[in-house]
Amino acid sequence: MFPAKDLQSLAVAVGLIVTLLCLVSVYRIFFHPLANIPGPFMAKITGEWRNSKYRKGNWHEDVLILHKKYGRVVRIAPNEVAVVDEHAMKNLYSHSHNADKTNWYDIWNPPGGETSLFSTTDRKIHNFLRKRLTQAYSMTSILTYEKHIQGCIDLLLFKLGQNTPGQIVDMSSWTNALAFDVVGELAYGEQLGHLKTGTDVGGFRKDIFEAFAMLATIGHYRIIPVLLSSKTTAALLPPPFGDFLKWSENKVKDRVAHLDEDTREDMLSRFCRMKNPDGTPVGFYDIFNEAMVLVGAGTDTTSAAMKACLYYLSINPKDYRLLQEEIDNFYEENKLGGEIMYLQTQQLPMLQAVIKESTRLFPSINFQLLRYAPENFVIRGHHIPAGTSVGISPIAQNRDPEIWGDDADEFRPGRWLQSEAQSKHFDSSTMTFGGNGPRMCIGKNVALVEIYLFVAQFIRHFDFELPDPKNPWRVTSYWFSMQHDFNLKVTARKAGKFKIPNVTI
Ligand code: HEM
Repeated sequence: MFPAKDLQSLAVAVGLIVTLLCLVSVYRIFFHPLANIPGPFMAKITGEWRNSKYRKGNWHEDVLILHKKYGRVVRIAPNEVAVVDEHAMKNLYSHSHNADKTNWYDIWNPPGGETSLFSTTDRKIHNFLRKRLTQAYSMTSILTYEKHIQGCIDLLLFKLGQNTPGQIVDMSSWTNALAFDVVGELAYGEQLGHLKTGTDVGGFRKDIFEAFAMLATIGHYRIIPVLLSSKTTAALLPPPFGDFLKWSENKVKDRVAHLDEDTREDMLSRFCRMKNPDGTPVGFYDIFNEAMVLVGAGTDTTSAAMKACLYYLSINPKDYRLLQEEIDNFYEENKLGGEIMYLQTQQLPMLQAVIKESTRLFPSINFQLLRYAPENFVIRGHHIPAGTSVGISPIAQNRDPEIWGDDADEFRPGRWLQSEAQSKHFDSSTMTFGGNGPRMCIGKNVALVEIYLFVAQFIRHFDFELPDPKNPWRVTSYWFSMQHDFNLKVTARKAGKFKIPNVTI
């Protein structure tokens, strides 16, 4: 039993806390600078409303419902606003305006107080890191690695070609395997065996997916990035990527150790040539962190885009037929002996339209891309005080009827083929790769080469359909939107002119 005096003190403490919470709530609901912005009632009081939605993994749908219900400017946490607006997009994400990333990105810092291109919120550090990576990620460089990407696609086509006609294949697993083996080629100098074995080697894909889901949903709890920023406290927490970090570290160490005798050109070989601000060669962990960015940012995103293309084609047979005809004609008119190459895919308007339209409707990243509101930031008559967290979700912006028309929710690749001016405007309005500013996706070229080659060659060599159109896939969004259990009935097209690459494994 507690003495009465202690009970009395406890009651007073609880009373004070409750009063304080009530006062804070009243302030947030009625007197906060964002008080007039519409949004769910609980979101005005606590960030838990948003956090619990994120944890459910359905944000790709929730954010669309939210904007339909509350409009283009919605308060989704006491100090956070979700927006759909072209002017806001330019003000937050373009070269001319470029607002700073918020401290939500701290959760993505490598453990131990370091930072990275993706996670840094410091403009100067970001400028420096981005500049020194520009060459490695330029299209000219990526095209020198195209043969490594092609090698992975050859293996995938070969594997699928061995199936019996009409076999049901889980394309979530195969596109994911492709994306991992491509990253293996670019970051570690070899494929990682996911295609060869048809398995998730070492369980790394699962570990990485789970780590991303966890980090993306805890980023708003400030204590976690603070704990991770110290080497001592970070060591007390379970390693977020399982055995993958150690495995990756050893792989990169091995490659770096043999660099003198290694003439292979890929992304890692370029990372090894990076310099510090004083011109000295970078240390091991700078190289290692860049390899990790490739794995983290460049796998699930790219495979989600490939799946989106196949999905929208399978439910739009007319567009599918038109695209297949376009690809067949190109192979035949140009008498291609081998596979179509990236620069050749750029001559195929329907292919471009299908890829742009699919990734518009299903962008791979759909959480809010958070920035601090700049000075004098007014959206649709709402003044958002400088420093407020503001974000656009790519899927919401990509379906804005003001930009895309009343059929914004529909798959209509033809919208990209109306005129060059219209298509240019669409290109600058899409949020799939994070806008067109300094924080836009640096890996876009890697992703495009992989997606264009894969989609063109898969359609050339296979016919496919959804075995169960009512249940095409299961989507979860934890920063990345991922389609699971994406089954397709796949049949190799008749041998002869559709000759699948022969691969020795
Ligand atoms: C279809 C594939 C991809 C999509 C849809 C995509 C999307 C995005 C988006 C929306 C952002 C902005 C994030 C933000 O503002 O918070 C971003 C940034 C980034 N992406 Fe991608 N990405 C893809 C593939 C890749 C690949 C293949 C790589 C690496 C090889 C990559 C590396 C990065 C990096 C490093 C950043 C941060 C850039 C910076 O802050 O300067 N991404 N990506």
